[in-house]
Amino acid sequence: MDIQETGLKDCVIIKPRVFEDSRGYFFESFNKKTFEDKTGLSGNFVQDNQSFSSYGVIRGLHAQSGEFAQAKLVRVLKGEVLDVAVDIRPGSPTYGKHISVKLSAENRLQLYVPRGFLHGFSVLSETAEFFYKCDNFYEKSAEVGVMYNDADLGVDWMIPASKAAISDKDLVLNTFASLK
Ligand SMILES: Cc1cn([C@H]2C[C@H](O)[C@@H](COP(=O)(O)OP(=O)(O)O[C@H]3O[C@@H](C)C(=O)[C@@H](O)[C@H]3O)O2)c(=O)[nH]c1=O
Repeated sequence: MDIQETGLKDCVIIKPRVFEDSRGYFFESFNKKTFEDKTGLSGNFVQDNQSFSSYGVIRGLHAQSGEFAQAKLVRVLKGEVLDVAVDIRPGSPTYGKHISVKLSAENRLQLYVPRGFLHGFSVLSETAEFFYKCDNFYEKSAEVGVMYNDADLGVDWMIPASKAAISDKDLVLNTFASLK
């Protein structure tokens, strides 16, 4: 697998090595030893999540706080999304900065979203199945979030406003400024 830096420390793009033959393809979608050796990060994932969404859905921006913080290794099983990670680690030189990367079933890219980041994605294809590993369990009481369209963050979700589909929960998230 190849590792590509994003400019945000510890937030990396992973390109798996794919073996193709007459039957189709094979790749290791996660190998703890290879992951840890190549990235220098911990691969102690304890929960897998999967979601299905239609075009225009924007999920995020989400995180869990304190001892419940989660790192996520995210990828797309079907379709294409624009995946977004925002550094909200106190004292980080890139605090408030975000990266976005297109993840698809076709490019098979994965994004490692470190603990202390907000995470979200928008669906660019007709539908998308999204899969991610988490290194800490879901804890409802620790959920925190920032509005997807926060002006200070300035994320371009590549979805026209008239087509954006947001959950009721995500329409009442905080501003980025209120996190400080
Ligand atoms: C995230 C999560 C949700 N749930 C439940 C709570 C709720 O009833 C239902 C749907 O939850 P949500 O609306 O929060 O799902 P969703 O908006 O897809 O939330 C996810 O968004 C992406 C961007 C992330 O980064 C994830 O960490 C997570 O926050 O599933 C769990 O049981 N376990 C979980 O780990």
